[in-house]
Amino acid sequence: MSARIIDGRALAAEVRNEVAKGVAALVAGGAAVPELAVVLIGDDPASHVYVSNKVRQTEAVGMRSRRFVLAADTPERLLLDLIEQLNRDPAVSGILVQFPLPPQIDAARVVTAIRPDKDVDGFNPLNVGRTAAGMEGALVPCTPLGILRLIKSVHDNIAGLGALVVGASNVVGRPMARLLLQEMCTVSIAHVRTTDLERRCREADILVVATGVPGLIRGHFIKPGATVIDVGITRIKSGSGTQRLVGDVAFDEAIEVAGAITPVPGGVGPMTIACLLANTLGAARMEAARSKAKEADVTSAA
Ligand SMILES: Nc1nc(=O)c2c([nH]1)NC[C@@H]1CN(c3ccc(C(=O)N[C@@H](CCC(=O)O)C(=O)O)cc3)C=[N+]21
Repeated sequence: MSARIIDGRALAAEVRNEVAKGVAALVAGGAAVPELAVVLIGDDPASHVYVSNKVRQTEAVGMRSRRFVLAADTPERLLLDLIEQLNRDPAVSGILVQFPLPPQIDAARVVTAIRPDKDVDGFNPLNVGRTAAGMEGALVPCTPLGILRLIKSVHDNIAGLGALVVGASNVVGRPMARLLLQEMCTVSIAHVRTTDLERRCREADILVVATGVPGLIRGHFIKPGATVIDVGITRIKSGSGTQRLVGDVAFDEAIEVAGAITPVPGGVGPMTIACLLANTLGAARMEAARSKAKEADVTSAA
């Protein structure tokens, strides 16, 4: 048996089409063109590639983008001042500060500084709390949001399924577990201190792996027919100086056991960016609704 390969590129293109239509409708209704501000600190080449991709795709769906590139030794105060300026700028719908951050900058302080209704990464504690409580109107982290859509492309209904999330980061693992719980899966989280990872994996109908450890999950870890989502993306230099991307799942083994599996590249990564665009549109829609309500208030008062 060979697993169905979940095509993240095709699904991401679908999401981008929906976003492009949504942007056009919003603007036709009189709202400003949504704008994403991306802030990049330092000169990590992979980060520059990601940010360029985000900017290009933002513009391809009809939104504006603004890119800020700051030196690696930028003091935290300067970044917080820039965030405050973007928070107050009515033209800016969404703010993304690219990770990883240099050591002099405290990530918790940064995500807390971003206005919750412009927090398109969904990392601000208010959005984390809203997502955890299953509240409406939360901005949800892009990678878990994209993964849920990838999972739903192969399952009509995931309620009652057993899900294991391997990795407990604030960026992927934890918000992923919260979303799957919201979908009524029976959710477990494994992490670096988990014992008997292999047995726990084998019990999962849905296995989401986000550890950054290449090839951690072997074929015999997987429950036959399970849906496997590989979030890992590690660059490996091969002999000739070329680079290869590898995931956290031993793909060639897993494909013989799983029911469906995401490839690396071409799985989770493209969906992450597509969902960032969707979140930016969502933030712009909420802002448009708020300013309409305000206008109506003023009109009724007059
Ligand atoms: N504030 C913040 N938000 C993020 O969402 C965020 C971040 N910081 N820092 C870095 C990580 C990583 N990330 C990826 C996005 C797209 C691909 C992607 O499109 N990958 C392609 C391959 C691209 C390539 O060739 O390198 C694929 O998997 O097919 C990968 C990784 C977003 N991140």
